[in-house]
Parts: sequence; C-alpha cells; structure tokens
Amino acid sequence: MTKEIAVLGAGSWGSVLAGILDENGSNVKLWSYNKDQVKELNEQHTNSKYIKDYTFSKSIKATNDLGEAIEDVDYILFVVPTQVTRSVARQVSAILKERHQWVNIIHASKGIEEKTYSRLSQVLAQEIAPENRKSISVLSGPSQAEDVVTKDITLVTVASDNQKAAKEIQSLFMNHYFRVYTSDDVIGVEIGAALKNIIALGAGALYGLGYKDNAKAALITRGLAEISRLGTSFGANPLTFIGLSGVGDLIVTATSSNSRNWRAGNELGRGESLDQVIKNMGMVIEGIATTRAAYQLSKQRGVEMPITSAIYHVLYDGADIKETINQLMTREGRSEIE
Ligand SMILES: NC(=O)C1=CN([C@@H]2O[C@H](COP(=O)(O)OP(=O)(O)OC[C@H]3O[C@@H](n4cnc5c(N)ncnc54)[C@H](O)[C@@H]3O)[C@@H](O)[C@H]2O)C=CC1
Ligand SMILES: O=C(CO)COP(=O)(O)O
Repeated sequence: MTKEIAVLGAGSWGSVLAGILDENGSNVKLWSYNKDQVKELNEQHTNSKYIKDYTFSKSIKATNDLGEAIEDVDYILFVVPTQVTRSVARQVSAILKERHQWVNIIHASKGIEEKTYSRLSQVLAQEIAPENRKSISVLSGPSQAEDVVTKDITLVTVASDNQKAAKEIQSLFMNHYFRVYTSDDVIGVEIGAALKNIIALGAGALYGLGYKDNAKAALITRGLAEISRLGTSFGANPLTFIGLSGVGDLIVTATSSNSRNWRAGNELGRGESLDQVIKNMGMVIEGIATTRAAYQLSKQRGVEMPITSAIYHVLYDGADIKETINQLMTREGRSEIE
C-alpha cells in the first residue's frame, strides 16, 4: 500500500521506522530539526550518531522544513522525545490548520509528559484540532532500534481510537521481520510503554551493583505489577500488560544492553552521577522524566508503586541506592496478588 508519510524525529527509532515504511513501499519524508543530520541523511544516507554502520535507502527524503515534511501526507508519525512532543505538535497543528489538512496521527514515543503527567495521545489530542486529525494511534512493543535495523524478528502493537486506522497502520508496517498486532487499548499501551523505562533504569542499576538473575526477575515481575496497577486505575485493560507493549517491552528494555534506560541505570549503579550519565548518553533516556511523572501520578491516584517511588528518591532526592534497595526488601510482608 503506497501512502505518503511524514516521520518527525530522526533519532534511532524515527530513522529505523522510516526505513521500514520505505522498504514496505510508502513515500517517506523524515524531518529533523538538526540541519547537519538532514544533510548527512540526504547526501550519505547515514545517521551515524544514532544508528551505526548502516546505510538508509536513497528514497527516504530528509528535511529540516516541517511544512515540507507534512505536505499532502496521509500520516504523520511523531517519534521525537516525549518532553518535546507538545512543542512539535503545536508547530504541526498551526500548519495543518492553515492548509485545512486532515491526517492520521501516530506516535511511537514512550513516556509521560513531566509537567502535565499526560500520555502522548492526550498531548496530541490537545494540540491538534479535531478537524485536522482522522485518528490518533500509538505504535509500541519490544523493539530496540539497533535490532530492528538488522531485521531481528520484532513484534509490536498498534493501539488506536480508530480501528480502521489501526488496521491500515498494521499493513503499512508489517513485513517478514516486523509483525504488528492491533489493539483498542491506547491507555494500556501508552502506560506500559512509558513505565517500563523506569523499571529498566532499576534493572540496569541492579546489574551495575552486582546483583544477578533472581534480582532481575524479581524487579521485572514486581515492576509489572505496579505498572498494571497504575494502568488499570486509568481504565486500561489488565490483559494489555501481559502483551507486547507490557511485559514484552519490559523484558527487552530491562535486559538489553542496547537500552539507553538500562545503560543509564547501570552507570548509576556503578556510582556515576545522574548529570554525568545524561551527558555520556547523548540520546534520550525517557525513564528519567517519566519516573517523576509516574511518582506524582501514583501519589495523586493513591496507587502503591514502591519501586517507582524508590527510583524517584534515588534520581531526585539523592537517596543511596543500596540503602533504598534495603528499605524495599524490608517492607512489611504482604500477599502477592492484591
Ligand atoms: N531507540 C529505540 O530503540 C526506541 C525508541 N523508542 C522511543 O522513541 C522516542 C525517540 O527515541 P529515539 O529515536 O531513540 O531517541 P534519540 O535520542 O535517538 O533521538 C531523538 C531525536 O529527537 C531529536 N530532538 C531532540 N530534541 C528535539 C526538539 N526539541 N525538537 C525536535 N527534535 C528534537 C534529536 O535531534 C534526535 O534526532 C523515545 O520516546 C523512545 O522511547 C521507541 C521504541 C524503540
Ligand atoms: O523502547 C525501547 C525498546 O522497545 C527502547 O528503549 P530505550 O529507550 O531504553 O533504548
């Protein structure tokens, strides 16, 4: 199916998703706010800071001009970091309004807005007027960009407020190594996607401190319990959390040394300061801001999230990691399933 698609954000994930869409036959324009990156993508067809040793298809057109990127498109796919999605959406919205364009919106970012505690579909719905959008969908699941680009088998979910759009998006992305399932649980998919990054930070920290496989399994399992608790408090389907965008993404992010969240946690566990970790990474570590948002949401909604709360105190209050783990382990005993 040939569609005109704008991919906004040419980091690791945006560029790899643009590659899949191009490979599957869509006409893709890839927008970045960085002029040097656009020049590199158009002239060398590489994106060396984000995806090493890979040459992208010559048919992907990179541009610095948002108006040009979204001209006459059927779909706009947002893949910029969570905390800048609102400002990019605002710019997109002004252009759509002026042109009376009506498009399908997708996002593939994983986080909660730090200031408003909003999910990204909420941010996009707030910024892009109903007369300019046919649908809002989210693409999510266990999909480290570095493995997708080498065509490792990858399964993801597209959740949407419009099942016709979900089916169309499914067919736009599906191929022999990238399989897409549909869902109508936007809340569950977005909450799972955002909160697994917090647990990945914790898993990296445990590894950095020398803890082993039992500790990893414990963190992932109890992490999933608190992700589901917060998600279901918003009306998410509990089954979503045992799907690709829930436990699936949690497994890959909390165990893969490609994960920026896991790597950041690992460095923190080894005693590096948060500022240094952020500087070393040079790419987005979504779990940091999302920890703050999820912590505040848990307080607001009276949902118990002991691991998120512990990670919040380590990141934002300078709490000692070992002492924090000790406090978690010596809490009063309780029943596993509440
Ligand atoms: N890398 C991965 O394997 C995956 C990432 N994701 C999600 O995709 C989203 C983007 O992640 P990545 O591409 O990995 O990040 P990245 O750090 O590799 O790239 C981020 C991109 O956003 C651009 N950017 C930064 N600030 C900006 C601003 N103010 N305005 C416009 N553009 C700006 C940067 O220039 C860069 O091109 C995140 O929410 C992440 O959780 C989802 C699945 C897989
Ligand atoms: O979401 C991801 C894989 O599904 C990527 O996670 P990181 O941002 O931690 O690299």
